[in-house]
Amino acid sequence: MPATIPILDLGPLLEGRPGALEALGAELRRAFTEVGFYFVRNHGVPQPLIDAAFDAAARYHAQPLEAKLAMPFNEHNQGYLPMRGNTTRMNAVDGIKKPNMNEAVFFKRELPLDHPDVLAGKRFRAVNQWPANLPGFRETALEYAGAMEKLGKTLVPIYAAALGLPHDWFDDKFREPMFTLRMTHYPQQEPTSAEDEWGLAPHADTSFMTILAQNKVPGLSIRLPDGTWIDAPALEGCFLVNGGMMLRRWTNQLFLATPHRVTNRSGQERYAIPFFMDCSYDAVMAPIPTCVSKTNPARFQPFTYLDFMSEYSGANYGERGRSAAGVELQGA
Ligand SMILES: O=C(O)CCC(=O)C(=O)O
Ligand SMILES: [Fe+2]
Repeated sequence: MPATIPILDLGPLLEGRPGALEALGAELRRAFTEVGFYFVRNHGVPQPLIDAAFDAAARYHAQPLEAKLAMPFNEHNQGYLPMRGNTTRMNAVDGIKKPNMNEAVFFKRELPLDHPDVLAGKRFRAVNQWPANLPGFRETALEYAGAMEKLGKTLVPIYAAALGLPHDWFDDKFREPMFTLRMTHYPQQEPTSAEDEWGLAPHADTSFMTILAQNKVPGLSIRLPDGTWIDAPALEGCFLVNGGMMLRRWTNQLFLATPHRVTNRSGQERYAIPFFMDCSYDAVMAPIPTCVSKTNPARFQPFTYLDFMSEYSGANYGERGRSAAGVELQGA
């Protein structure tokens, strides 16, 4: 159903054609008020780098379990979350009871050990954990994250255009975006497994923007505002982009944070690499002026990434003691 999810062609923008940003802005506004997802094509990210990232994800998850558990998921949302290690609770779309059938590893921006935020122990500003015996893995992951960050920064002015803001309106808020690179492995689920056993249960992301590399193995579906679920098709050469709860809140609920879910009954192993991007650590998200009116007054107090993520993962974190394994972390 490729017609349902709009496709934005970045070619004219990357070539610097006049009017490209306004045209894309109008398309993005429609995408985020009607669907909550869009594809980007002609995005400029080389296919060999995307292939290398998928290869790295498969190599990571093929390691012995002990090697993966040696870099345990921590309070900064970095590290390895084992299979069935989490249940979608905080942003569950329906009552979700079964743990997710995936394993995932999470990385954030690479910070040096002597970075002031690391030394100060700021939450979500810690050093990454890397696998000890996977030559080239770290380099590939960082190169891919760098390409995603560049693409994300290219997309941000389109959001400004879509919202009727000056094109540089977001620039100072995205000077050093927060991001999380997630490499997920969805094992094959038995065709006979329970219908409510999900690879990843229905959820909305937390992020401002999620850029998902196109998967060769299908399994993702999204819930349109009218309640119908449609498959997100694999479009060659495209990324699939969606918005999460922070985008929705910042836009005073103008833009959608569309629920989506994954199931893998394809008979093959499935890997996915979402890149969740947010504004800088210290940027304040106050209701965007063009999204507030007499009929739609501001619906929330200004907040930061830390405020949102602490509120989001804090409750379950406390419940489960030192383990964060009970928290589902889309957009972490
Ligand atoms: O696996 C996918 O295609 C999507 C993954 C996803 O929604 C997430 O990690 O938040
Ligand atoms: Fe998601």
